[in-house]
Amino acid sequence: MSISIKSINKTFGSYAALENVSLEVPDGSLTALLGPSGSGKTTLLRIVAGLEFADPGDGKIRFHGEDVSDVPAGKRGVGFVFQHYALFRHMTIAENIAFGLTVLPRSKRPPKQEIHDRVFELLKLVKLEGLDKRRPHELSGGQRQRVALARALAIRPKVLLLDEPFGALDAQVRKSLRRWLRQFHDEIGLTTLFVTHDQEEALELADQVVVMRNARVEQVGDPQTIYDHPRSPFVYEFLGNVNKIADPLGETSYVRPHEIEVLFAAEYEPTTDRLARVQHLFSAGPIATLSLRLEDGQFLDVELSRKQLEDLGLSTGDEVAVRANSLDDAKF
Ligand SMILES: Nc1ncnc2c1ncn2[C@@H]1O[C@H](COP(=O)(O)OP(=O)(O)OP(=O)(O)O)[C@@H](O)[C@H]1O
Repeated sequence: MSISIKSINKTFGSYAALENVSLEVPDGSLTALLGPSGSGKTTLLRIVAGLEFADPGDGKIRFHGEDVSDVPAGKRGVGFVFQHYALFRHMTIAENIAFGLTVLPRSKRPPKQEIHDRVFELLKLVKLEGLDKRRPHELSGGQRQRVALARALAIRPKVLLLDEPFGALDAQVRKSLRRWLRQFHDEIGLTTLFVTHDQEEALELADQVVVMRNARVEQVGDPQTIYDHPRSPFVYEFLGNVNKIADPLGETSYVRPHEIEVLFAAEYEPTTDRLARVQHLFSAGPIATLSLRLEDGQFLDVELSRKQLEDLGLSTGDEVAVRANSLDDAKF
């Protein structure tokens, strides 16, 4: 089910949380809403969910072409998982997953056996078989979020909305759940909108990344495009891992550490290169990281393969020439 968001505005008092936001979420995609705190991601997700309504006007939310702008949350057929979407502590895992079905009005509620079968099917899907009788406190944080996901899926939602679902977990668990979620999404193919402020998470997980800033959409694209061709300095800096370098005329360029070529000082070409000195080098993994100091005192991070580093035979204090090989033709 595709989601179409058209010209949405949302103000809280005099504060504009969303300004003329439009976005297409393709059917079956995993789309990440990425942006700093306060940029409007959660507000947008809540409006898609029907938990919040856009300001009156031309704004529309459509699911598969159908206008759902005025449809309340319970009737939109959406599943949610939030960062702190606490499970019911007094219920077993199975009861938690079944919850959304057991509270349906009698006329819509499936028979007991069907609910039971659905719960066990979901436990299998989120790889938590055998834990049905446990209570939430007997599970790890990562397992609890998978239960929350199973609970969201119990009602067979048409779209899945995730608001920083791994935000409260530690880095290692986060990373493994992220991979798991990607695989899971590929298996079930449910249109998913995912809020995160973690650029790595968005780039690794999503088919489509939507960068938000100050209540607006700043850029939309697949992860590779967003990373290789950031549309603005904001996107460049927000994605991180970039050198911001001022040239002698005061113009700023952005160059990523792996886009810099390091040459022997003897190969220095005044038209394209700058001279620098090795301040620090770190080469514990397959990629060596060098911190270089340009002649004007600016620092530059550079990434090289271990092989390149060995070929250059560099040590701290050596002088080198550096050349930008950025995709956007950034010059120093
Ligand atoms: N119910 C509300 N009343 C007043 N202001 C609100 C309300 N909800 C959100 N806001 C404001 O709207 C702005 C956008 O909030 P939102 O939660 O959408 O941002 P976010 O990008 O999800 O941030 P975070 O990553 O911190 O969750 C914020 O400045 C927030 O303070």
